[in-house]
Amino acid sequence: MMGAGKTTIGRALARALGREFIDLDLVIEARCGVPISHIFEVEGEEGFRKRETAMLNEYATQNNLVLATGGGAVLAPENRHTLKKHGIVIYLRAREDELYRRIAKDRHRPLIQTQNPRARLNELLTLRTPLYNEVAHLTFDTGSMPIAQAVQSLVHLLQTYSHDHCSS
Ligand SMILES: Nc1ncnc2c1ncn2[C@@H]1O[C@H](COP(=O)(O)OP(=O)(O)OP(=O)(O)O)[C@@H](O)[C@H]1O
Ligand SMILES: O=C(O)C1=C[C@@H](O)[C@@H](O)[C@H](O)C1
Ligand SMILES: [Mg+2]
Repeated sequence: MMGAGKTTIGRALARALGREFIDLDLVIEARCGVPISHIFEVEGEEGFRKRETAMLNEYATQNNLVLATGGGAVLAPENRHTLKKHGIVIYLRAREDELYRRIAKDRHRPLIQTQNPRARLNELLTLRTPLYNEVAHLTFDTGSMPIAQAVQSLVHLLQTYSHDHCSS
């Protein structure tokens, strides 16, 4: 979900694993040359989602990446299938009040630029939580732990998962 730490923790996790980090939101902004909020203004959410799916398809099959998606990438069944098929998907979970505290003042998240962002966040979480659960191979509660500690735990979680599920 927005504010769960995909960009922050994802980048630090990639560094710890010695892998390249790709953040789909940043890739879309770099390719389009405008912020995501601008894409929402011009093309609506639908236009943004098409770009998101195209970028996910481009990067999901690459090896040795830590890939951070946007918070809404799970909405399309096609994307959920792609993520599950090609990756080890980590659902970074945080409580609603913690998410709100992190993102409330950020004007770069178009979906919460409403009269009542807290209610909007609640709506989005209600809709998406089952989808995050559906697509996740692993779930990790970020709580309020420092980023470095979260990364250490995730490295351990991934090692255990790979040992149990991956043949090579
Ligand atoms: N575990 C954490 N503890 C405290 N603050 C955090 C934690 N994870 C992220 N943050 C802070 O919360 C804010 C949002 O984090 P970040 O941008 O990484 O979220 P995101 O999941 O990438 O969101 P989006 O879907 O909007 O891209 C940042 O200011 C970041 O520093
Ligand atoms: O949760 C969402 O739907 C979004 C989250 C961000 O990462 C961006 O992908 C965009 O602002 C939409
Ligand atoms: Mg992000």
